[in-house]
Amino acid sequence: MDQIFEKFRTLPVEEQLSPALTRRRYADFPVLVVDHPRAGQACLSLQGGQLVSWRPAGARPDDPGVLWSADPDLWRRGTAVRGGVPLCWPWFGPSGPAGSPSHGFARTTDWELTGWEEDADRVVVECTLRPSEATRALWPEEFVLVVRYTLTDSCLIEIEDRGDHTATAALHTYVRIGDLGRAHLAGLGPEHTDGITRRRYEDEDGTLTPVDHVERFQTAPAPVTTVRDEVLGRIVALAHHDHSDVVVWNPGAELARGMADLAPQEHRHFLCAETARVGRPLVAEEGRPGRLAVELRMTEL
Ligand SMILES: O=P(O)(O)OC[C@H]1O[C@H](O)[C@H](O)[C@@H](O)[C@@H]1O
Repeated sequence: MDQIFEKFRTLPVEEQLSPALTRRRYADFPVLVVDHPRAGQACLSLQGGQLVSWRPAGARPDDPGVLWSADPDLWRRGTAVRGGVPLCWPWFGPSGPAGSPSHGFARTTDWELTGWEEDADRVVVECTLRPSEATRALWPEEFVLVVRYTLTDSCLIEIEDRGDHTATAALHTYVRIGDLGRAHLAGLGPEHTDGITRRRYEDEDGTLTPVDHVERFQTAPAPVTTVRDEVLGRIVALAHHDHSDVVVWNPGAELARGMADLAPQEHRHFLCAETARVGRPLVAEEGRPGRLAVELRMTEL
């Protein structure tokens, strides 16, 4: 049972877009709800154009869904939604202009629903972000940023960045885990820069079992990162495309206490494995968009 889907499925339907796809509203957040026999159950927030929950159709009845998300009662309009797969763009972290939001403005801006389709096996949802006065005040570029979600037995998330600019970006996946310390990452590759100490490490085996605050920039990751979860009895695989780095993050107990959108001990239930373009920024040119994608897949142990 996915907590977000269970909350959103009972909201009044504002628009039935296709048999499996509806538009609804949670407080002041416009949201989309997917409920499809083969593609599973998913929820999206149009603020941020982001997936906030996904549970494949074949999941065990007690499976809580692949993604962790903060309780929607703690979401605040205009503040990034912590959970699911936030789309960090056009900069990663605090590298934007002074006073600008962390991880860019894509997370805090409303996206337009620009396409959807479904058949017996899949649901596709496409959202688009275009410049506005607010984005131009932060970043002068003209751009079209498109995100496409393809839900089948896997969940493919692709962004296409059109225009003439460079940008750093991340698909900041919050993988739900049973308990911090009992979820094991693999496929991280042989080297990383520690985001806390800035130290470089090399010749590693690409595995990690975070137990507290972790922030790592894996700079030569394998194509697939796996999260093996002993408590939930499953492996979540993230197949990255067009990435240069994978960022691993959990705030740990102390930082988590200062976060308004984290209930006590909630940090123990996610690990972020972020498909990123930090070391090698996205380049968008006329006729050649920048691309970044991740495909999520869950298998039982
Ligand atoms: O709190 P947020 O702005 O969503 O950022 C959450 C985290 O994202 C990434 O993992 C960064 O590497 C961290 O430095 C940051 O704390």
